Amino acid sequence: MSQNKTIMEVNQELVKERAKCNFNVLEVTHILDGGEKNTLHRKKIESIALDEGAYKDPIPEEYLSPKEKYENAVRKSCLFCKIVKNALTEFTGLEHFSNFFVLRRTADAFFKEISPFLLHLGMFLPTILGQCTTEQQAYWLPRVLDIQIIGTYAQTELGHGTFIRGLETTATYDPETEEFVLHSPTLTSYKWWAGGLGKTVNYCIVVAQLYTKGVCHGTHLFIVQIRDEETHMPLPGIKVGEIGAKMGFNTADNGYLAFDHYRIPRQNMMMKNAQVLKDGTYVKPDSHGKLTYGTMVLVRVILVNEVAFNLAKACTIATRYSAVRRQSQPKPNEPEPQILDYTTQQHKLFICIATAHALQLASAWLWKTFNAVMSDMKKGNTDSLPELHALSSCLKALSTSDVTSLIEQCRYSCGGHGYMLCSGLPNIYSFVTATRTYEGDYTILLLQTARFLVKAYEQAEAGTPVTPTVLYLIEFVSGKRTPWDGSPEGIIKSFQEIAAGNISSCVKSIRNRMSSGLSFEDAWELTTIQLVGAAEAHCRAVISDTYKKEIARITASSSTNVKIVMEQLVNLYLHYWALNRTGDLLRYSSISGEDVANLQMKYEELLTLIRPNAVGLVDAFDLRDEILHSALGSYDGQVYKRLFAEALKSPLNQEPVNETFHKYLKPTMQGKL
Ligand SMILES: CCCCCCCC/C=C\CCCCCCCCCCCCCC(=O)SCCNC(=O)CCNC(=O)[C@H](O)C(C)(C)COP(=O)(O)OP(=O)(O)OC[C@H]1O[C@@H](n2cnc3c(N)ncnc32)[C@H](O)[C@@H]1OP(=O)(O)O
Ligand SMILES: Cc1cc2nc3c(=O)[nH]c(=O)nc-3n(C[C@H](O)[C@H](O)[C@H](O)COP(=O)(O)OP(=O)(O)OC[C@H]3O[C@@H](n4cnc5c(N)ncnc54)[C@H](O)[C@@H]3O)c2cc1C
Repeated sequence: MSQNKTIMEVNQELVKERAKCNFNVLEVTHILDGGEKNTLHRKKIESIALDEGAYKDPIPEEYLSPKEKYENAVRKSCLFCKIVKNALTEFTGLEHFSNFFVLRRTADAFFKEISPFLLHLGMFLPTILGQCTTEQQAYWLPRVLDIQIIGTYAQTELGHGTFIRGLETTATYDPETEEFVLHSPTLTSYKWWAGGLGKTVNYCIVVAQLYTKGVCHGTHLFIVQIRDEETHMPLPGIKVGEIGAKMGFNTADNGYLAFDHYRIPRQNMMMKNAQVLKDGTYVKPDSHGKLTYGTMVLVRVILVNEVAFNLAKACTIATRYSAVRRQSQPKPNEPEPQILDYTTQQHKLFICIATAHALQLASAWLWKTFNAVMSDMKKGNTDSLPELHALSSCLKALSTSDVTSLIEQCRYSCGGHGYMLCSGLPNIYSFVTATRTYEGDYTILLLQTARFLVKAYEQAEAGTPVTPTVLYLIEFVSGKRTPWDGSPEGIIKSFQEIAAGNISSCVKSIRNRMSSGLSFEDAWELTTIQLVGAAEAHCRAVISDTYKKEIARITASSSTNVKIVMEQLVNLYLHYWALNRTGDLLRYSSISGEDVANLQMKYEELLTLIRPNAVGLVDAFDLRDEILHSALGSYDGQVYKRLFAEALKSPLNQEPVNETFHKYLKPTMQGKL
């Protein structure tokens, strides 16, 4: 493996673990990267960006003041852009966006928290690609890709994030001057949260209610210059600043923005879908009404990959540490075991490895689906958009939620040392927990998927065709049930039955409530706990099915031992979730109490089978130490030496006696304070 320039010799515990591993680690790396070519490309970019050590901080980021942290992050963002500039110019279409994943991964070596340029690449650029006409792209893209301007995406307001139709910022067209007048009528209409808005960006995409000829046409997107390109001063009519300290993202200068009758040219409305003509005539999009929400769909797709990557980091750290750490003495006169040998520790960690694989493959599949839908839409066909919206919504919701819990589980599995910032785990956690909220809150997105599922159920009942991911509903409404057999295929089938059963219960509840006199909205509202459960069950079935099928497809030509370990992980994922949902299985499938006991036995066997390959499996994520930022997770496993080296960096250790001794402690102890 092209691991890191280790300055320390590799810990013998990890040497032994690596010798035990019975599969070809590089083969698994290729699977996770989507092929050998991608691995080579990734490694090349990582080398360009990291080999010279430019990412290194003179003082550890965590000991800087908030202002210094931000300034250091801007410095490094500019440096990063300079180093990877060639790679950046490749983003000339959404189809090239998978390269983003490589850059994003490399950028982690530079930032323990986040780059203030994140939204430039993560939302400003894709919105220009997805929402601008060809002429608009020709004007904006070169400036964006060359970092001549830096932008962000300002949608959320102080008063509204989820409910986009409730946004209050207005963009009123003035045909006299052919300009839009942007205005923030209330405090709650202030734009709030956009990354990089506080101090970094000079442009942003603003989502505002469009008024022309006295009529409101709903939210539309506008490119707005907010700071002077030369002096960086906010332009007249713009009020902009940073929103303050947060749980994480502290190097991202999330900001607020308000407009006082601020004018922008007509051409700055993003006009790929809807247009305002010079005389103020509004031209409606002739296809789907929600096309302006396109960037959110793209970013939801990206986020599935994003959290899979972060989980890979967390479980690399926790698994390597667990191989090095020894604790307790279950058998008298025997050495303390590696904590990785405890079954409960394997239970905490191996599901993280399996989930990272499942989500990585599900995200690659979703990415393909996204591109297929985009290609249909280019031809004017938006038929598959509702399914894409439903899929990207539930996959974003479930993956961010699962990964948030599993990263915390990785921290628990590292005991006290996991609580140290230098373990890397707190930063990973505070970054990932935000993904559950931004780009559509967990509950909200699952309720979007539930809308789609309820409609699909009604279509299945009526005998009209349904889309591919909900085909299982047809069998369910026909009354056909598959007896429980405990095979991987059987478990997936039962997950589909759980999903169908849950959707059916929701439909019944809504109908019952409506027949007792409630409106559809009230009946829906009272059923939302069940609806969220149904969407979650559907998504679990989709992930499980995709994971199993993709592994079978990809490993068809793999070596035997790679195939075996990959299948073990798929089975572990399926057994873990089946055991987690025994209530649903008992309710909706033909499983018996004895079958549940067998599932448990099989699950425990899988843990034992995977155990010798655990370190090999996390090595296969091929995460350079520079990207991990972890004293517990480095390739050499020199956990204690690294923890001590980190402790010595604390500013409090730079002097034998702190001045507080003379100011407070001594007078207190001597009763003189
Ligand atoms: C330059 C180099 C620097 C390099 C530095 C790199 C550093 C890299 C380091 C790390 C990288 C990390 C990578 C991270 C990934 C990318 C980065 C992104 C960072 C993002 C930060 C966060 C940004 C934001 O949060 S932006 C704000 C997002 N806001 C939301 O998501 C709001 C959620 N709300 C909604 O989506 C909607 O309002 C709603 C869906 C809840 C409801 O909308 P509505 O009221 O208008 O609709 P209805 O409920 O009435 O539904 C009507 C109808 O429409 C359908 N619908 C709804 N939405 C969509 C859609 N999007 N597409 C299609 N259809 C949709 C809905 O289903 C209904 O259909 P029916 O048929 O049922 O009527
Ligand atoms: C780190 C971070 C970065 C961000 N970056 C950006 C950015 O760059 N640009 C940008 O525009 N925005 C950004 N956001 C904002 C983000 O998109 C919103 O916070 C998010 O969409 C949730 O909206 P909200 O904050 O209004 O929550 P709310 O909608 O107020 O949600 C609060 C609670 O109410 C519940 N709730 C709300 N409506 C309903 C309903 N109809 N049914 C049931 N429950 C409901 C939610 O489930 C949630 O539990 C960022 C947020 C964070 C945390």
